[in-house]
Amino acid sequence: MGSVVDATNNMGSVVDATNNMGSVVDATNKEANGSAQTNKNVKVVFVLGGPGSGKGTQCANIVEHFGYTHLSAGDLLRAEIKSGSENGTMIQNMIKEGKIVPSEVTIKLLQRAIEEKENDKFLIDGFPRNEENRAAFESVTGIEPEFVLFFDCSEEEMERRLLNRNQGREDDNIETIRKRFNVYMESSLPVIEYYDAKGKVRKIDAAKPIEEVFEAVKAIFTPASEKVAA
Ligand SMILES: Nc1ncnc2c1ncn2[C@@H]1O[C@H](COP(=O)(O)OP(=O)(O)O)[C@@H](O)[C@H]1O
Ligand SMILES: Nc1ccn([C@@H]2O[C@H](COP(=O)(O)OP(=O)(O)O)[C@@H](O)[C@H]2O)c(=O)n1
Ligand SMILES: [Mg+2]
Repeated sequence: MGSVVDATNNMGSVVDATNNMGSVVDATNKEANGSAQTNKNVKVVFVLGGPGSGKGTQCANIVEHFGYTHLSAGDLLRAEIKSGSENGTMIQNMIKEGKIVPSEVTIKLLQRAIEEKENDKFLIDGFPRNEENRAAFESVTGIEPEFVLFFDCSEEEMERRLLNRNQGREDDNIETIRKRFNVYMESSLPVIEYYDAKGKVRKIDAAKPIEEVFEAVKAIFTPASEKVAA
């Protein structure tokens, strides 16, 4: 049905291999909710896709080739558990259940990470994962993504990858994986549809081998002016 989120691996019309980094977002002058706004002009790309679709793997490649800083919402939450923070137990329980942690917690971690880094280009991986994440991030930080990189992969393949990930994660077991797939379908896909309606989604066939996926990713990040004419 040609929808961006039909979970088939077809490279539908949302794939736009031209590069469109747009202008740098100016988040300095907004005062939404009276919350602390980030005082940096930053360029953000959201990296979305189901659990096991390869977001973290490809972000590492993008960092190496294109000079972005990688911020994984899941990694920041896991670090927060390890640090012994007062929210640690709550976060741990939510991750075990495959649930989305309340936005204020995750956004604080993302904001702090953005402020701490020298860089002005960020890949935000695994966020926003639901409508609450999306709307709260926008109103708290005033940041709009340049575009959304969407890794499209079948559940069957994602499940196989997660069960072989071997990073000792408490959520890489079949019970939690099933819950995460449900949350992904119900809460995360609508966010991707939201950005697709704004023409911001760059969809990648993520079921291919890592190197082939990165070739498609490169085409999106390479400025059009640097592409060799065919
Ligand atoms: N294109 C790919 N083909 C096969 N395995 C992959 C591919 N991309 C990633 N993997 C593997 O799948 C697992 C999940 O990848 P990861 O990058 O952690 O995904 P995500 O961050 O989207 O959950 C890892 O073990 C990774 O090495
Ligand atoms: N925006 C986010 C991102 C992750 N998380 C939690 O962290 C878990 C792991 O996220 P992750 O991005 O590391 O997972 P993968 O997609 O990389 O497998 C999710 O299942 C959620 O429980 C969250 O609550 N909110
Ligand atoms: Mg990941």
